Amino acid sequence: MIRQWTPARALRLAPLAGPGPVTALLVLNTAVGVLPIVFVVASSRLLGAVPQVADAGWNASTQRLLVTNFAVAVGALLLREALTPLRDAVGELLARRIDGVLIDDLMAAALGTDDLVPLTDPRVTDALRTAVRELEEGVRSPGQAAAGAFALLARVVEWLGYCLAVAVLFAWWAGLVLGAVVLLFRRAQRRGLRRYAEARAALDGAERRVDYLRRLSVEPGAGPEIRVFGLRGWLWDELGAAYRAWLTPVWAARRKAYLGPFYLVTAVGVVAVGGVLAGLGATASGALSLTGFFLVTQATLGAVRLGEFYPETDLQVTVGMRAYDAVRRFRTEVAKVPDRPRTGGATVTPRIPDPAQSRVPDPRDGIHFDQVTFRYPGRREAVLDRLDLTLAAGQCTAIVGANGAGKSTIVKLLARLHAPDQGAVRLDGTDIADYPLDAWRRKLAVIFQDFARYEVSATDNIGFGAVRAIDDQSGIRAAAEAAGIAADLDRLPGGPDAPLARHIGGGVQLSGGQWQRIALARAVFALRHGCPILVLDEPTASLDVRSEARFFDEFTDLVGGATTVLISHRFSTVRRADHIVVLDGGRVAEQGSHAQLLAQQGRYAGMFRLQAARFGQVRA
Ligand SMILES: Nc1ncnc2c1ncn2[C@@H]1O[C@H](COP(=O)(O)OP(=O)(O)OP(=O)(O)O)[C@@H](O)[C@H]1O
Repeated sequence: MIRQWTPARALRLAPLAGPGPVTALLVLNTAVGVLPIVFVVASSRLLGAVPQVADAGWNASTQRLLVTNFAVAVGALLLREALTPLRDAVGELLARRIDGVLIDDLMAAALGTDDLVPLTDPRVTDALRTAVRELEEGVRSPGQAAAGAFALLARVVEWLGYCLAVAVLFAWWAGLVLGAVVLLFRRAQRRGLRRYAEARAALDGAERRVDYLRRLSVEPGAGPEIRVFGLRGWLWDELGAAYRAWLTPVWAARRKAYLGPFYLVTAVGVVAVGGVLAGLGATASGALSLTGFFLVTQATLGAVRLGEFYPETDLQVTVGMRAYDAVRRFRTEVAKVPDRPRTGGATVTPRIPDPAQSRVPDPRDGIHFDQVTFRYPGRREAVLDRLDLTLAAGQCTAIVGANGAGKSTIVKLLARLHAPDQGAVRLDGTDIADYPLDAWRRKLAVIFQDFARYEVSATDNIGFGAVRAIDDQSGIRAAAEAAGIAADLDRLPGGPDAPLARHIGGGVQLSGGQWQRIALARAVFALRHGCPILVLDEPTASLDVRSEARFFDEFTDLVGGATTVLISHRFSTVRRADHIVVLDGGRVAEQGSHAQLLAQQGRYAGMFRLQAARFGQVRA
């Protein structure tokens, strides 16, 4: 729903820009509103003086009269021309400051949650997407709405000045009629604009589809497939259909919103203004001086011109606040997501560490998922259902299971991006939720399945594993060597300091496997800066067979006794783990060493044989 007219709401954002631009806009807009009135008065006096010059002739006094009024009229005109762009520039400064604060606000809200729960709620993600879209691609921004609201001041001052001049110099009723006609014009303009904006907002889905197809056509992600699968024709047709589905109703709404009211109001306006001018014409000479006549005529025409659409204000205050409302909706939705229980599982009493002493001990016995149940927001079925799982200290535990079994969810619970609905994850008996979050996370080195590819140098990409030690260049180099990526980085045109993004000047593009080794190096760097727990979610999925073999040959040296969780669909990777857990139905279905699990002839043995058979090795 588009609010009818929001200058007052938009003005409430003005303090975000600071007092400087606000004061400047008040002064400039008042001047821009007053100067046309000064012009009308001076030019009317100039015209009114003509008979005087004709009577008295060209002498010093008539010359002064004419020249002074001419200078004032021209000066007012020129000054207005000069001040209007200055007003617009200050308005833009105000808008940028306000929008900057709102973008910071949105980022703070998006990054402000310690866990991922709100960002998995569909209402929250929808609100976030709308807020980002409105701020980045919205027709007008909240800052522009505020600047537009200030610009309205100039129009109001001008309107009041004209109506007052007509009321005082000619007839009070004429001033009132003129004021009312302008308000009527403006009301019709605003209603039309609001209806049009509402019609556009209702077609948001259609517009998004056009945006999506446009992006699909020009961004590199789908480029190869579009060409190889011959999707260009399909894309053109879809884009055409999407444009029609969006623009046909938009155009219809525009015609309907503007044309009817426009003709009606114009008719009323013409009659009313005609009445004023006719009254003026009928005034007995002498009742109004010639100067007064010119002044009233000019003021009437000037006022009528103010009934138009204001390009510096109208669209801004009608739709500009949508982005503001979207940011607010996002914050409200985030706040609505209920807090999750921090601890559960009555079997072990948590030892609450001294919060002042934010040290998290290294695992002695291990990490235990103690009867952990977890479901994602909006999902009825539990991904993990009273899961009992132990990750022994200093050992490598591999977790296997079908797609969607919940392996990556275990990683998120371990990283405290989510918290269990029931049960607890415990480190040597203490609920990990009892530790300060930052202190706990400093103990983890994680490679997520969809690890981040930062568009910065390879050196920084690796250093982000322990950002507090990012200046440790030799440590970063050692981690790159351990992950087998150092030589590749040396061969890059800009070396390890080249930005890893082709669209940046001097940037380079890495292959999928090279990126994976960067992520590995990041985790190794974290390990070497004191993380005793290593989590690897599909760490070798993009590595070639040789690199994978090398990775595991050097694994013990690489991880150096860390408590390791390894998630993989590759049994060549999994079989090397100290302990293997098969996850099914949200619980541990089988566990043991590779040899033990094969001997059990259960699910693991079945899955292993199936995969081994494809590579021609039927025996373990
Ligand atoms: N953010 C989310 N919101 C809602 N459901 C989710 C979310 N993330 C995962 N799920 C669901 O939770 C289940 C477990 O997902 P998870 O990613 O943990 O599986 P996985 O075992 O790692 O799968 P894969 O082997 O395919 O990587 C899946 O059914 C998935 O659809």
